[in-house]
Amino acid sequence: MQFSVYLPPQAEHHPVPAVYWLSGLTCTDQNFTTKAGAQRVAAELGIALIMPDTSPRGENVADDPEAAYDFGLGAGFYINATEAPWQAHYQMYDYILTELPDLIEAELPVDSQRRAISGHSMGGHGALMLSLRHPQRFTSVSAFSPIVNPSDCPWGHKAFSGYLGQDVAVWKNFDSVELIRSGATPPPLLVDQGTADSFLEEQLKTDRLIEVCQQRDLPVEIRYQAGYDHSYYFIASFIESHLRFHARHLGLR
Ligand SMILES: N[C@@H](CCC(=O)N[C@@H](CS)C(=O)NCC(=O)O)C(=O)O
Repeated sequence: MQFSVYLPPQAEHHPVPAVYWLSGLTCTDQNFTTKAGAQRVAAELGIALIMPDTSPRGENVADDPEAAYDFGLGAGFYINATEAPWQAHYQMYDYILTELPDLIEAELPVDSQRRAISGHSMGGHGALMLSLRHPQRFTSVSAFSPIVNPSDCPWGHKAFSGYLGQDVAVWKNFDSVELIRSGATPPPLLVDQGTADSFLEEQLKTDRLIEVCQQRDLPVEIRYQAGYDHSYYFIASFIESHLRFHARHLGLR
């Protein structure tokens, strides 16, 4: 597995906290690294940025027979597959939650007690879902344009049925809206969603997250940003505000 790390100057003197960034469909570790422009603020705040890939890669790793962009390579959905042939390598949940942090924290000056998580689209789903299932592991969570209800949208339906099988009750364990509905409580949470995002209505369904958080009276911040689309231009426009949000909860500012 390939991943990218940005270490701020402060890491030369002491271990620094980290924000894990989970990317969306078709991405590698490079999209956020090269397009988001997050390093300037991470340097100011003293935050390490950890950018994993979006699926396993390499020889003998299964891909969609038609190489579809929304399943298989580049589309691991941050879950552990249970169905053949995917389960042999598609174990992204364990990779993000423990395997990668264990490696990072053993090899680099990164604080094992202070982690935050963020992501975009499929990666927004990953960040929200992992933080809801393991709120003690993340001081805060944020997302851009997340897939909030994957068990009830075409991208999620395809991925979950392929990786997890047909039992919808199993899917709900990895679905942020369903997790909140069942009583899971996230760490401090910030979401930005563009109103001109072409995937909003069919795939992302942000209103469902707002509704379920309101029903639970959860103190979350979910912002619609007028006129913004699904692209990295949107992420570049608001990443500073997300990093400052995480910095507050990481005890930096
Ligand atoms: N290729 C797909 C969309 C894929 C897509 O928008 N991917 C987003 C994440 S869901 C992304 O970050 N793409 C890479 C980039 O913009 O750098 C399509 O044409 O419908």
